[in-house]
Amino acid sequence: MDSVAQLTPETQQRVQELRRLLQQASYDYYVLDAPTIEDSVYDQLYRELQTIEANYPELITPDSPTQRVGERPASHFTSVKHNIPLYSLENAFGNADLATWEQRWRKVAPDVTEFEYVCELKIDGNALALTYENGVLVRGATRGDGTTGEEITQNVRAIRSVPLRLNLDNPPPVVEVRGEAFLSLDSFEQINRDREKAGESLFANPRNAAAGTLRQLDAKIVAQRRLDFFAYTLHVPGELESQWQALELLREMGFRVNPEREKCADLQAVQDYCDRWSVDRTQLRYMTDGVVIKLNSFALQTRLGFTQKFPRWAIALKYPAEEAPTILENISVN
Ligand SMILES: NC(=O)c1cnc(OC2CCCC2)nc1N
Repeated sequence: MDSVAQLTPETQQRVQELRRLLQQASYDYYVLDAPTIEDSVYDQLYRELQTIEANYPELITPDSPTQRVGERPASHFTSVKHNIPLYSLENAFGNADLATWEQRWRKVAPDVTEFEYVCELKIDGNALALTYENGVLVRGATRGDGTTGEEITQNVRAIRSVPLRLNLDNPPPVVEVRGEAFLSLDSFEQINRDREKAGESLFANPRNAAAGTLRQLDAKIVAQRRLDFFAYTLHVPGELESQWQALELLREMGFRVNPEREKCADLQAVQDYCDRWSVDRTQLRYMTDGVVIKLNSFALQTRLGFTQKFPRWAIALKYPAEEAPTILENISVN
């Protein structure tokens, strides 16, 4: 289609500059939680980019900030097979279960004397599988049964803390990322206030509200509800050596990675971490339902492998469920 005016190099340069400015501002705001420009400035730059792209549609790229929210609602979701399955976690309900787990994996690798754990808060949301090709987000899918999920790419693109392009100079052909889509307590409260005003039923908790949002056929509704995302698994070709390194690389790529993660030298340190966060989590602005404990070394993870159902190298310490309503009760709904 002929554009109204001839596309000049200056216009092309301005588009690149606008994209860079808007992507950096969005990263600072949604991933670092540290805004760097005023909303009014962001909106002005965004409108300028929209105008140029409207005049020169050939300039539009899938990772342009203007392409986050699809215009047309989807009619349905298709099923997709995950390139790499999403594993379930064995549950532990106390220190005795953790000690049993350690004894079990050490029986499989009795010669291993040097090891360390990584503890990650267990975000109480919905697991997502993200696929990036040459650094660009090409697919987002729900966990489903771990092997097959629903393709919800349009909705995942509307999660502003999910990068549309990885912050890598030479991105590999395929990168698989797993993480948890969740709603902050503030977003959850706002959604229920809006629903109450509209006379709609309220969501029982942030996890249900996030699940309901991810199943929306209209990505514009997803964008309004401010879903968030913590990444916790990275599959990338090459020599990643540990979970800790994977989390650092996920951060460099542009993802939010939960800041409360810690390396633990032994099970005592793991138990201390779990005890501390069973109390401190009530002060967080997002719901957690436990701690995920992983052996840090990927070589050891590979060696330990999986039982019929679970990885041998990870376990979830679950906090007693009844505490969740207490935390929600702390929220002022009015
Ligand atoms: N909800 C979470 O925060 C969470 C879930 N899962 C995992 O790890 C997967 C990958 C290896 C076994 C399960 N880590 C987490 N932090």
